[in-house]
Amino acid sequence: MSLFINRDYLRLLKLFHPLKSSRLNKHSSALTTNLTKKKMRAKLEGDQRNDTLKQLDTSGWKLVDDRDALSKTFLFKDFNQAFGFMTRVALLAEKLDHHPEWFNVYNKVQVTLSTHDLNGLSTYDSQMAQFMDQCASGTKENNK
Ligand SMILES: C[C@H](O)[C@H](O)[C@H]1CNC2=NC(N)=NC(=O)C2=N1
Repeated sequence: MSLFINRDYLRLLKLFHPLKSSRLNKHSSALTTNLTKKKMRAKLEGDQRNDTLKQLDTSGWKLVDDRDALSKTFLFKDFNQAFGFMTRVALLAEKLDHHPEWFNVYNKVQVTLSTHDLNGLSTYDSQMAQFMDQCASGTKENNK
């Protein structure tokens, strides 16, 4: 038991020792990247907002009734296609630290996009919406 604790303790020391591990550096550089990214995220306002919403409306993104958010329902051939779509989107969501609200049943994915921190729509939501359209465009049911 005590051998186990010692080994664990050593492993932890190794993991977080600044000179022996690049993990802390990686962590801090991820934080810096996040901060930089946060700066590139801007609330959609004025002409930029109108133009963006007009463009997204043509591919089926609609403002929701009760809050400042966009939604769209994607239909796929089957669950495999739907989940593949969600997986690709999830990778971008993690990269941007910007996550969709979504609901999946079999071949259907209902998406709502909004920027919670800003209580409204931001450039990240339009970026995410465009990316989702691209991801879904190769599939039979969403081939706009
Ligand atoms: C702490 C974390 O960075 C924030 O909560 C992120 C996570 N993902 C997010 N996703 C969305 N859609 N909006 C946000 O404001 C948001 N903020």
